Amino acid sequence: MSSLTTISENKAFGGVQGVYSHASAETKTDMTFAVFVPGREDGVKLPVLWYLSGLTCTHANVMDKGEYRRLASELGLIIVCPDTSPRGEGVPDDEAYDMGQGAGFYVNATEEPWAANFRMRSYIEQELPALIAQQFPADMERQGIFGHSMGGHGALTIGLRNPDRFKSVSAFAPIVSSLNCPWGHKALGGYLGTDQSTWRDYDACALIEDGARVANILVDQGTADQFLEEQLKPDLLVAACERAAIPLTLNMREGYDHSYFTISTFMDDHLRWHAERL
Ligand SMILES: N[C@@H](CCC(=O)N[C@@H](CS)C(=O)NCC(=O)O)C(=O)O
Repeated sequence: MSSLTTISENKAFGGVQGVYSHASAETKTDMTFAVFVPGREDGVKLPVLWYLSGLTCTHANVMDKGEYRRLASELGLIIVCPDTSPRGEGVPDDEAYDMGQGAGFYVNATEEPWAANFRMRSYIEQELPALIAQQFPADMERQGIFGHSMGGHGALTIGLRNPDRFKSVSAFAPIVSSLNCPWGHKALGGYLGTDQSTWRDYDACALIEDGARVANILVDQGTADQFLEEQLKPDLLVAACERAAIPLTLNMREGYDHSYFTISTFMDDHLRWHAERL
């Protein structure tokens, strides 16, 4: 187990917003992540809510703009915000914003040049949870997961693949089917190769079609989101959930776009959704 370097810790709403880094065995890079721990009595362990971010993001976007701390503090939720990919010199990248650094898509890549470092699935599912359990007052029996856009895709697919671990799943403007959008085709084609059967583990709708189940799902989606029609396609998730009898609450939010202005507006609803289930 790697040790933790503290980059910063600031008191906020009676808790501590921290930023930490560690040497990841999965990505073979240093990885940075943010953790908010609400104020609590000594010895008390709190439920953990994972927030996965979207394309171009680091741990910092939601920490700076997500406005989660006041209510997370009130509800007693630890919020963990990982980075979206390995980074740094020697880590492969792509000139475009939707592949490579900042665009890990929460997969374990099998193709070159990505396979050595781009192991975000194992990083989020195994390595970072073990570190969080060891280093923070986290009750790992009570975990939920949510995220935005590519991170919404991460939250849905990781939640669907691990229903015993994540008791609650929600998303803001998620990519719901990587098999059915240009972002997905580019990223999964690059990371996993052209055999699309290997993509199904990384497609929320395909996972549901193949039998994955969660108790219920909450999605908030802005109607003025510039990626709605071409990339996000929430109707595909509606259809998949209907066929599988998974209760889906899809809130179409009139006039809201893809930005953190939208996420921060509906953050409280999501925190409450998770707190009720954890
Ligand atoms: N850079 C891209 C957009 C990327 C984008 O919208 N990223 C979203 C996630 S998919 C985000 O959260 N960006 C960072 C931010 O708003 O702080 C573009 O110009 O089209």
